[in-house]
Amino acid sequence: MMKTCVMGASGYTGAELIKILVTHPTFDLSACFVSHNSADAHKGVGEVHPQLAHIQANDAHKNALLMQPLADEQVEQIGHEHDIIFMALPHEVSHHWAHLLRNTSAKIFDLSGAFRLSDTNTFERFYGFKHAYPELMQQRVYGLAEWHYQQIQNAKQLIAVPGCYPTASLLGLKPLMHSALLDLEKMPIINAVSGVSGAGRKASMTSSFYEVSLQAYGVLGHRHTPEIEEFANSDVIFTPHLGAFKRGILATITAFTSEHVTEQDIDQAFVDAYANKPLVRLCSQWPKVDQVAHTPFCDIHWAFDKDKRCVVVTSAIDNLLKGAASQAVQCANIMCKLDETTGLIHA
Ligand SMILES: NC(=O)C1=CN([C@@H]2O[C@H](COP(=O)(O)OP(=O)(O)OC[C@H]3O[C@@H](n4cnc5c(N)ncnc54)[C@H](OP(=O)(O)O)[C@@H]3O)[C@@H](O)[C@H]2O)C=CC1
Ligand SMILES: CC(=O)N[C@@H](CCC(=O)OP(=O)(O)O)C(=O)O
Repeated sequence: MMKTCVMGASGYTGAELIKILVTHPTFDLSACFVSHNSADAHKGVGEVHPQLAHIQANDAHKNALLMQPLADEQVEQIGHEHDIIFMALPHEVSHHWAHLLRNTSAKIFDLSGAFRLSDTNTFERFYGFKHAYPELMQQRVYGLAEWHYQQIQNAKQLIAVPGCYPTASLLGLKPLMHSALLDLEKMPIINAVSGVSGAGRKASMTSSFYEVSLQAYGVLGHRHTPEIEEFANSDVIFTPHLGAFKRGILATITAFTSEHVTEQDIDQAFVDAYANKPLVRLCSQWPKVDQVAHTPFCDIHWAFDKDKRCVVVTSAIDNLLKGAASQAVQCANIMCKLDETTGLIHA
């Protein structure tokens, strides 16, 4: 068993991590942490996340399911005491705590955006604070599990788990890029709709029940644009939307193919990319968010108009799972040489 903890355990992705880890056969959840002045400090997991109230700590880990406050000074020690750390924290906190953990042997899975973008100038422009740890950025591996399997296996310590929109967008776009089927004179266009849990647990006016409808936001300036562009190797036009539902992302990608590309080429690109990837399902019809909500899967379907040389792909994920917590555990499974679906699929 590998001693495992969750930092940011009172948040939405923290709850999903806890739910996965309590039944994981190899990762032994031994502690849940919140900020040192958290309103949830010292509460039990069932009090903070009532849907997890049935989960009981075993005798060996009496405090495993209590929200323990954690301050900067204790972080390195926690790193020495754990094999695996999931950080479900705000970007600034992950940025600092990953640095505090750098001399420990813990494997770190960061769900925030702190280590996703290689270019620290781009990072600063989109995240609004300076990146102080370029050396950590250099050794981190971007955890798009289906595409970076080898790099994740060989990672030194830190995995930057992709954002939710980039996961849905890249899984839909990369097969076409990888098979060199696109005419990149015309930028791929990605329109994506997310449920409100994408904004996290902290209440805000924009995610309030009465306010949410269906609306574009972050137009031509969302921080996931440079992330998608870096890992797709292409400029894109990305427009996120907030929808009036709890969980899930549906990304619709419109792209243009090179001359002479056939429907068979496109089908083959998706089959080649995902034939041995159990958490991506190629569907025979357009996926709905509800079919992936509460699951670790990405469901994909596409159509091609040969005359217009236009391909439309839709990709659906649960933002809290494949877009965050389950992809983090998938990366941890890969890095620990386990089957990548360990603890994620229950018949
Ligand atoms: N929601 C989503 O769909 C996705 C989120 N992400 C990323 O994952 C991370 C977590 O997201 P999410 O779970 O939604 O966020 P939440 O807002 O729901 O939870 C944030 C967690 O971080 C803790 N926290 C806040 N401030 C501090 C601090 N100063 N020190 C230590 N802990 C702190 C909070 O604990 P407390 O306030 O109790 O101290 C809480 O447990 C974020 O970086 C987010 O961008 C990535 C992909 C998808
Ligand atoms: C609906 C909503 O608000 N979604 C979030 C993205 C959540 C996500 O993927 O998070 P990070 O990249 O921050 O890790 C947003 O647009 O900021």
